[in-house]
Amino acid sequence: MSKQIAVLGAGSWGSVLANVLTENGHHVTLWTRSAEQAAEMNTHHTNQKYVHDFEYESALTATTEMAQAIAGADMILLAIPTKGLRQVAHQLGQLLATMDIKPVITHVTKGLEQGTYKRPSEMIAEELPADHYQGITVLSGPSHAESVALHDMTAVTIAANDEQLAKDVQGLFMNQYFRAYTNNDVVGVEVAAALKNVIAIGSGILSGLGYKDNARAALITRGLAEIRRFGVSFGANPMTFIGLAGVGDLVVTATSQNSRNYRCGFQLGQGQSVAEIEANMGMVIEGLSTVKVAHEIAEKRHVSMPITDAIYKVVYEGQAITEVVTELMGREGTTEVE
Ligand SMILES: NC(=O)c1ccc[n+]([C@@H]2O[C@H](COP(=O)([O-])OP(=O)(O)OC[C@H]3O[C@@H](n4cnc5c(N)ncnc54)[C@H](O)[C@@H]3O)[C@@H](O)[C@H]2O)c1
Ligand SMILES: O=P(O)(O)OC[C@H](O)CO
Repeated sequence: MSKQIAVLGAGSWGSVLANVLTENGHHVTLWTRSAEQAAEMNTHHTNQKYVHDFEYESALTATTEMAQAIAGADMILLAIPTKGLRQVAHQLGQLLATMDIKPVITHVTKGLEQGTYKRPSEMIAEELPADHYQGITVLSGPSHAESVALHDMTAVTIAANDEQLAKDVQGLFMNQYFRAYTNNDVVGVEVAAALKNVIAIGSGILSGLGYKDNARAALITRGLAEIRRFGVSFGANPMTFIGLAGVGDLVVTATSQNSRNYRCGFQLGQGQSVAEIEANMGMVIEGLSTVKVAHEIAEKRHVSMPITDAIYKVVYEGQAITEVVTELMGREGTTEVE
C-alpha cells in the first residue's frame, strides 16, 4: 500500500533513498535547508552537488519547509550526518508535538555523538516527544548511494527493538534491486555502522602508502575484531558483526573508491592533510570524527582497539603514518580468537 513519507536531508543518501521509495510507489517529500537544491530537484529532478548526472523520479518533490514535508507522514526518514542530527531531530520534535501524526522514525546516520558518546537512535529519542511517534528503526548495511541510484543489487538491515516496526519499514523499501533484512540488535547495528568508517580510513591509508591485498585483508579482519569487541562491551549481539551491518558494510566501505572514508584514508596515505581532504570532498567523512569518539570511549571502557588508536594518532596527534604502521606491526604477539 502506498504510504506518505518524508525524507529529511537531501545529501547523497537521503535523495537516493527518497528516489527508491518513490519508485516503490510511495508519496515522498524531500526536505532540505537549501532553497537552490529544492528548486533544482523540483525543476530538473537532479541533485548535482551530491549524485552527479542522475535523474530522479519526477514524482519526488522537495521543500525547505519541514512542516510541509512531514504533513500526514506515515514514516519520517532522517538522512542527516551525525553532527547535524540532534539539531534536525530537535526541530522535528517541536513540530511533531504540535501535529496530529504518529509516524515511524527511521534513521541512516553512521556515527557517534562527540562529547555525549550517544548513538543516533539515542539522540533522536532524546529530542522527540515520546507519544508522537511509533518508534525508531535504523537502516544500515553495505549501500553506496551512487550504486543504489544505478540499481546495483543491494541488501540492507533494518534494526528495531520492535520486530513489527522493523517489518513495516522493510516492506516500504523492498523491491527487485533493494532487499532488506530485519534485526533486533539496534546497538550492534549502530556501533558497526559508526566504526566501519574508521577502519575504512585505515584501509585507504594502507592503499595510499602502496600496501596491497594482504595488508588490506588483515586490516579489515582485525578491524572487525575490534569493532565486535567494542560493540559486545555495550551488549551487542556478536552475530550482528558477521551480518550486513557488520562485515558487509565494512567490506564495501574499506575496499571501494566510492567510499568517502576510504578515499580520505587513501589521500592521507599519499601525504595530503585532513583539512585539504575535507575541503575537496564537499561531503561528510563521518570516520574522521568517529575515530575520536571511539578512541575516547575505548580508553574509558578499557576496550583494546589498536587500529582505531593508530588512526587517531595520525588524524588528531599528527604522528607520522609510517611510524604508526611500524608500531602496529611491532606489537607483542597475541592470540587471534578471544
Ligand atoms: N552516501 C552514502 O552512500 C551513505 C550510505 C549509507 C549511510 N550513509 C550515512 O547517511 C548519513 C548522511 O550521509 P550523506 O551521504 O547523505 O551525506 P552528504 O554529505 O551527502 O549530505 C548530508 C546532507 O545533510 C544536510 N545537513 C547536514 N547538517 C544539517 C543540518 N544541521 N540541518 C539540515 N541539513 C543538514 C546537508 O545539507 C546535506 O544535504 C551519514 O551519516 C552517512 O554516513 C551514507
Ligand atoms: O562513502 P562512505 O565511506 O561514507 O560510506 C557510505 C556507506 O556508509 C556505505 O555503506
